[in-house]
Amino acid sequence: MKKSQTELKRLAAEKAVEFVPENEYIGIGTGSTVNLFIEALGKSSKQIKGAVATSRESAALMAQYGIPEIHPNEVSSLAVYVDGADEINPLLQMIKGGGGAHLGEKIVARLAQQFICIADETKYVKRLGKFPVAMEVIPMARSMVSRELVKLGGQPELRIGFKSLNGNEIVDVTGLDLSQPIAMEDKLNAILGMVENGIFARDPADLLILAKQDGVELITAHV
Ligand SMILES: O=C(CO)[C@H](O)[C@H](O)COP(=O)(O)O
Repeated sequence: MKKSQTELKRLAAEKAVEFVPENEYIGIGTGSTVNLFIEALGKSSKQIKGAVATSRESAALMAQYGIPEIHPNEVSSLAVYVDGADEINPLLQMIKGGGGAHLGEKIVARLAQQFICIADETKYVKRLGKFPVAMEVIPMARSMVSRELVKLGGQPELRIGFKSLNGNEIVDVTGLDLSQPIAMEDKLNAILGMVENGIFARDPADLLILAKQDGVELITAHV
């Protein structure tokens, strides 16, 4: 029988627990796939020293499962960072930020020695760009940044009623040409008033745990 997307997410999340080393600090991302990872880690016998959470939702779920939370400023390095993605390509470059937490996710991912992305097969794409790219912007610069995004070929849309953890606004952008993801990531971040965009191309994942109808595949970056 065909597995649902949630069942596939759960398979990827459960597999990721095997890659968590004992007695280390780790980083934990945000989203429905990550929620299943927190549940699987909490129910497993694996003992970790603690985890940095990238959102209040992840922190609350970690607390529910007795996973100790630590602040990113308390550690200089994390053994692994486990997170989902909205899209991921064969180079393991990603679009993230569906949950509006991509700034914290980039920071915590940078602290980690290994970035493990967990995803169901619908997220694996040849070319990034269908999913809107989330931009965290300084509120007073939102219109100015949006005009710059239009000049780059994008169609910006404000995420109404949403504030990031840092009190900023999120603008979701479709229509950008992501054929050169690193160049676009840099170009977007050079816009005055932009805090961080949701393209993860400079620092791609190291390992993708991809749950497919015919099983779980482990993918490392290949050109
Ligand atoms: O980048 C993210 C949050 O900012 C998530 O990893 C991404 O949106 C995927 O979410 P889900 O696991 O719910 O499909």
